[in-house]
Amino acid sequence: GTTRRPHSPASCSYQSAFAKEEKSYQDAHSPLFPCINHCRRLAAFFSPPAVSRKNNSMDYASSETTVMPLDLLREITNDFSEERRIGSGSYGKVYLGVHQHGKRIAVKILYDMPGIDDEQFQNEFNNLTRLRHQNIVRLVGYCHNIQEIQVEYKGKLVLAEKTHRALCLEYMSNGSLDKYLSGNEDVFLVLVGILIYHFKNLELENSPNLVLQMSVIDMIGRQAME
Ligand SMILES: Nc1ncnc2c1ncn2[C@@H]1O[C@H](COP(=O)(O)OP(=O)(O)OP(=O)(O)O)[C@@H](O)[C@H]1O
Repeated sequence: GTTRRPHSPASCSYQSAFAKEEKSYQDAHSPLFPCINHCRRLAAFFSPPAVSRKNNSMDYASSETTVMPLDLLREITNDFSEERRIGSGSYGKVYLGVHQHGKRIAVKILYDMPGIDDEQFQNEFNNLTRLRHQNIVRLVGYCHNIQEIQVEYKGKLVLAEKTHRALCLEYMSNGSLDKYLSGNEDVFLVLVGILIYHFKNLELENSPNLVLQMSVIDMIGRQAME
């Protein structure tokens, strides 16, 4: 949301908000986590481990996660135009971003939601950057931008802060896994088999498998209930 902050200097800092390295089991259960889970559920799971990322209909992404300024995201998504919107979820809208050199990414602009603060965003960011697997959509960048705007408050104009948060992910040209699963029990059973296979091969850098296990269990559970 917009927080009122009368006449104080801008406090925008891309790096400092993400300096902490603390990670915990609880990170995996914050309110933002479902929107991240979706990305892990994308169609990449259909490919066997031996298939290279380049052959898997996804644009190859850099292994580095970079800061992406809001202006750049506006530029590559045609100012977040409707034509570029590729989906939306409970936590934000997703846009196709096309860099000048042609590389495509998915830009997820998170909604302003009460209760989701910078710390939670940072936790999600930390979780995503720790994930390294050929069949998991990779975070390639993020944006955390605080803009100063003028708003009317009790009849006076005051300066306020508006926070923009975005996660930039590899663009998955096959879209969401959900569309392949809905109403198709055979595909679901095959998928469970593939997940079990992958489950044994998952590796997270410098962390236990807990985060990914939760997303896999979440997915299997949801489909089983439908
Ligand atoms: N990395 C991506 N590449 C391509 N399309 C994507 C990507 N991430 C999301 N999308 C598209 O955007 C849609 C919304 O994704 P998002 O992760 O925001 O929500 P969701 O997980 O589907 O729903 P919810 O957040 O409510 O659980 C997806 O259904 C998919 O079509």
